[in-house]
Amino acid sequence: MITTIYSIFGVLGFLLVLDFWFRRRYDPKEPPTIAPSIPLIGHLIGFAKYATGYAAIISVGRTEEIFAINFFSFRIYIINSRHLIPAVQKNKSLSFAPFQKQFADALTRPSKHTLDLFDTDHIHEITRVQLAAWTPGKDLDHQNVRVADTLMLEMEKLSEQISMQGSAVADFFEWTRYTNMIAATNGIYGSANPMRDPEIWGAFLGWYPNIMRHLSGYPNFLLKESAKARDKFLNSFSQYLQSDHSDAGEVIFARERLYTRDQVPVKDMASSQALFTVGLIGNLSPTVFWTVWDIFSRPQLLADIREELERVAVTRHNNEKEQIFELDLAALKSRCPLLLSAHEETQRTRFRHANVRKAMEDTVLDGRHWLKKGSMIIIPNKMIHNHPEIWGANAKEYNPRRFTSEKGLPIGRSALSTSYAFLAWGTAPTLCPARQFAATQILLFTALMVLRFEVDPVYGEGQWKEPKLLTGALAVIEPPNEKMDVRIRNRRGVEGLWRLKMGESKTRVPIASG
Ligand code: HEM
Repeated sequence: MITTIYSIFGVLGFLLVLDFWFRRRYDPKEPPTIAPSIPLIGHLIGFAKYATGYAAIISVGRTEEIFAINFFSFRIYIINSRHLIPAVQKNKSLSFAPFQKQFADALTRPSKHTLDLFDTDHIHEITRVQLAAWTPGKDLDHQNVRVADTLMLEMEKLSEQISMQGSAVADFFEWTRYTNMIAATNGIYGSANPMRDPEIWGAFLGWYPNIMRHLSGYPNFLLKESAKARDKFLNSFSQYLQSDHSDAGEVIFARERLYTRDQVPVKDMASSQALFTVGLIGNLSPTVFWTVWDIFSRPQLLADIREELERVAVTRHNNEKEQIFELDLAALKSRCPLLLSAHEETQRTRFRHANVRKAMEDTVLDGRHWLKKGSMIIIPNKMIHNHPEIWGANAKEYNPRRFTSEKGLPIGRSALSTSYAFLAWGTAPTLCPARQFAATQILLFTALMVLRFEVDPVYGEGQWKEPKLLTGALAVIEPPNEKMDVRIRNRRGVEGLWRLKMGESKTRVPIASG
């Protein structure tokens, strides 16, 4: 017993000495260093558990504008004042690009030639062509039509199943995640979409939960099964690229043209195209899920959104056989401010993402804070989304009308108190290029659920209880970490044929981040 106590103190003492030694190596000009609660490895444990969400946790109660933490000799600065955000955004020596390279390298092991392209203008060209392919217009419509067709089909299948059985019980998150995954990947990859194959979806799920481990240098022998699943998933995209995929979204072709010009091998090209699925699962699925959850768990809000949708976006016709309900996508995107506001409030209140940048050279931030070359800078967005000076005294509450004006119209970026108040789609210059594509899908899925179905919780003793969350996932919003069975029924009075009025539209979803 005594020996064990001596050993514990011995290890702690050793860690303390090492910790002190590493901290001595920092320049006094740098922001102050915050020591971990467990010497040397405390911050490491925090990041292992919460990923970049740890930055928000450790910032609570701190008054420094910016502070530093270190893992051995590696330095991370955490921005703890909203006033410093524009300085980080504008500073050209603080870059996101090295993380894209690191991400691609750790996850897909591309060739050296492909990796070297990350240090060239290639990476900016990719960003530019993606944005063009996802800007409202013909190319985006082409992708959105397939998303919409898939969603309509999945809803129809659900409705038919319910008609036969009276109701359907499903894990709400799993069902939402699958339905949105298959819709978005059909939209992007076209009819040859590899994700339609249940085996490939299974392989993806065998790899995806381990992504943070692959990224953080976890021992390879512990990740053998995961690596096998990843290879199967990525190989399916090599086959996809080498066979007919002529009805894919423009975003696939635009990237393919650049990869071909820059002589990227097919295997690397395929991996890069496949990685969209990670963004879809990590970002789109929890966002759309919580949007729907936040609405269904508030009966008055649910009724108000139904009223808005039926007044503005749905027309009813009768033919001899049945009622026909037509949902107008352009109206849904631009003339349903309560639906959009409720969704944005979900994003604001539940967002956990932190932006990361690397200091490409020694940098003086805002004329005051000296940052060392090679270190990482983290902006925990949660701090901004909860800030009372930006969002008022009720900043932490969910207020579904927060993003509407007094006249009940959507509020745009210019109506927010600062340009960086709402960070759900990122921070310029790295705003999500797919935001119009994803926002359209979220509004459509939510509208169809709200208009066509009743959903009641079976989990949580029949109450809409907040589930436990999965911390540390590669996701902008934490997904639930428990099974959440719900009973779904067809909504009375809306039985009939549902169809969508698409049209060609330049209509934008007026999202608050612009
Ligand atoms: C609700 C859904 C989504 C949210 C909330 C979201 C959010 C974000 C955020 C916050 C960033 C910036 C990352 C940073 O600066 O740290 C980003 C970047 C990006 N997103 Fe999304 N995203 C969503 C859906 C998607 C989808 C569906 C795709 C693709 C199919 C996608 C593709 C990308 C790409 C390629 C970037 C990198 C941009 C660049 O390199 O400049 N996103 N997204």
